[in-house]
Parts: sequence; structure tokens; C-alpha cells
Amino acid sequence: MSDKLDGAARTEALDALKARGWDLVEGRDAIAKSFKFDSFVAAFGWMTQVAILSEKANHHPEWSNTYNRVEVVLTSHDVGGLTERDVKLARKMDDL
Ligand SMILES: C[C@H](O)[C@H](O)[C@H]1CNC2=NC(N)=NC(=O)C2=N1
Repeated sequence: MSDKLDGAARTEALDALKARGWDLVEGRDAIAKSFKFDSFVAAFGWMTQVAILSEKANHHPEWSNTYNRVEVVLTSHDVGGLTERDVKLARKMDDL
């Protein structure tokens, strides 16, 4: 059974995410955010922490790093869209 977000839960989650700088990706059911850090070391340190959390949750980001920036896309590949797993990972990324 798909655990894709829909209805009021999806609207609520997306509103909260948008308030924190996340946006829907055009053409797919995914969210994206660009994180900027003071340095490459700060960016990579954050990525390392996220990697550990992601592995623990078995839910992983699509991302790329250029110097002090990390471009993140979150979606749940197994269901082809956004789930609560993406919302939780987004919140952890914001909170680190
Ligand atoms: C086999 C394993 O459960 C899957 O490959 C996991 C790993 N991490 C994942 N991460 C994300 N974002 N979507 C998935 O569907 C997914 N599947």
C-alpha cells in the first residue's frame, strides 16, 4: 500500500515546508531546498550528519554539493512521490 501524502495532511505538511524554504520540484512529486554554509567543511560536516541520520532511517536524499552549498531533493522513490518520510528527513535537515 502506498503511503504517499495526500489530502489535508499533504497540504499541511507542504505549507510548513514552504515556510522553511522548501519548494515543490517542477514535473515530479518532490521537494527541494538549497542549503548554504560558511565553508566547504561546514557543508560537508552537515552532509555527514545527514548521511548518518538517513542511513538510520533507511531514507536517503538526492543531493549535490558545490563548495559551501548543498542542493537537496527529497522524494520517496519506492512510491514515486512525497511521504511522511520526506517530511521527517526535511525537518531533521533543517534542525541540524
Ligand atoms: C531497499 C531499501 O529499502 C530502499 O532502497 C530504500 C533506501 N532509501 C530510500 N530513500 C528514498 N528517498 N526513497 C526510497 O524509496 C528508498 N528506498
